[in-house]
Amino acid sequence: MAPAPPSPPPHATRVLVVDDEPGLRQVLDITFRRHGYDVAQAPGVKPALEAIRQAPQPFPLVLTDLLMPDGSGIDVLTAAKARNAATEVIVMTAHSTVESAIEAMRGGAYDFVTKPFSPAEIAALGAKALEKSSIVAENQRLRAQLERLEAPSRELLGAGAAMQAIGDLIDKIAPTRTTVLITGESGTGKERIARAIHERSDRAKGPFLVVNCGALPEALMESELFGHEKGAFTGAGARALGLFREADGGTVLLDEVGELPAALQVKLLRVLQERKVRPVGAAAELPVDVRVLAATNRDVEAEVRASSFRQDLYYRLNVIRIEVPPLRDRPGDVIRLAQHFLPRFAAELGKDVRGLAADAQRALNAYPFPGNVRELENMMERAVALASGPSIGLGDLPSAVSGLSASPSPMLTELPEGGCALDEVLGEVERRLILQALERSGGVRKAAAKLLGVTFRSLRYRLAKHALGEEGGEEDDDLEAPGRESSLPERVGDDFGHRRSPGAGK
Ligand SMILES: Nc1ncnc2c1ncn2[C@@H]1O[C@H](COP(=O)(O)OP(=O)(O)OP(=O)(O)O)[C@@H](O)[C@H]1O
Repeated sequence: MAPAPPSPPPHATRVLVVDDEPGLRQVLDITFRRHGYDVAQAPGVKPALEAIRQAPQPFPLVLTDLLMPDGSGIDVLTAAKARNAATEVIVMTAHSTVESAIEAMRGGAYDFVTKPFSPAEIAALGAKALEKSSIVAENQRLRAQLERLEAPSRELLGAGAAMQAIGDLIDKIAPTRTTVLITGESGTGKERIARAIHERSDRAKGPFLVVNCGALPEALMESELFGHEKGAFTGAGARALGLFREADGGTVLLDEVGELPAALQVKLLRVLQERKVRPVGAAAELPVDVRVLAATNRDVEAEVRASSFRQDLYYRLNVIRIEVPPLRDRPGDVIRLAQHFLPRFAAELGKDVRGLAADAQRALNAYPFPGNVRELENMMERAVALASGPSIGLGDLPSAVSGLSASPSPMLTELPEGGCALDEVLGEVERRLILQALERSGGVRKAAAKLLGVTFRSLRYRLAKHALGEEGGEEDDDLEAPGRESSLPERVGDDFGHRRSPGAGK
């Protein structure tokens, strides 16, 4: 008995079998399905290229014949590797010619098998190739995560004029020690800008520490910022350095600085003026070398006028001011940022999502993004997770957004002065309700039809009418679903069909 290949990963791994001989495809199909893999078949080079291009996620393993009537298996190999370097390809050929083996291996094939081979042999080889594929895919994912952590702010700013101007300002002020006040709505990128200032400064090798000034009660906040001596207060065990001294030689970002309690505002002012801190319970002040950046999404001027924020501290912090516009006022940035997030999430989630469909772009551009870049970032992560094709479609976006795609007519509840186009208005109502039902049913169309009180057929018709999603879906399955008979021959590839052309040299 042949040794059993290692068990496949828990999710069904898809294997693409490319051969013009139906019998051989069938045997490979049965072999791999038996070991728990999902199999797609392609009867030639052209359908294989199509399958590789169209598959929602790259195939981790492709088994391809070398010489087929419509082309060479090398093209299949090249296309599979181009789509995703983690795809492993095993080339099958009838005549083991050294040249074809070398060409396939140079093209990055995992291995080369000579027909005839046994099902056990090919299954064991396939399992090894899949193991390698999953290691390469995991490396890709980790590398993407590492890049994200290592260069969080290099790919910082949008294309629009406002962000370009901020980029130029950062370049100018980064080398100085000036205090900077960064204002803007939540999620606009204030912390990211602060990090960019730090990274472009001569303190870049020093620490960059962030404290949320509203997160702790006053007593704890003081020790958090300035440190404490052992036993300075109940619960103060060992001595603590505090944020400012931990950041010595680097940069401190005081986030939500508008929430700093009044007593600490005075102490902060002293740090900025004297460059010294006094830990809680300490007799003496200690020098610190820290650049201070502050951020807030509050209207600090109004707080100064209302006396809840000290004017002298405000002047100290506001030496340079960066006002970050909300994303809705940076129209060019929405798509650019969305496209910037795509490859990152695609790599992290191990999916091959590369673009944004035109209607999805229209909807994103029409949405006001109250949560700014953070909301867009989260939306892209969700969309990549949901996407079933190579690009994000309207249905992959939340209904609050997808309902905005090129809204051809407004939602009316009262007849306007000049009348309205009733069919268009009703059509728009239908489209939005369908999108919401799909959203609520997690994209399951049968459930969405139930929510809308229509039949599945009727929903399909309406989806097609509004060009929402593709035909097929819930019932559709593989590229080619072969029969399930399971009697396997001893050897594969020698007695299935006959050569297409005599002397084809396989
Ligand atoms: N220009 C940008 N390029 C890439 N990512 C960005 C950009 N601006 C913001 N982000 C991302 O958006 C998210 C929110 O950004 P950030 O935390 O800097 O916002 P914030 O204004 O400080 O928010 P809050 O006021 O809530 O603290 C982060 O994940 C950040 O990486």
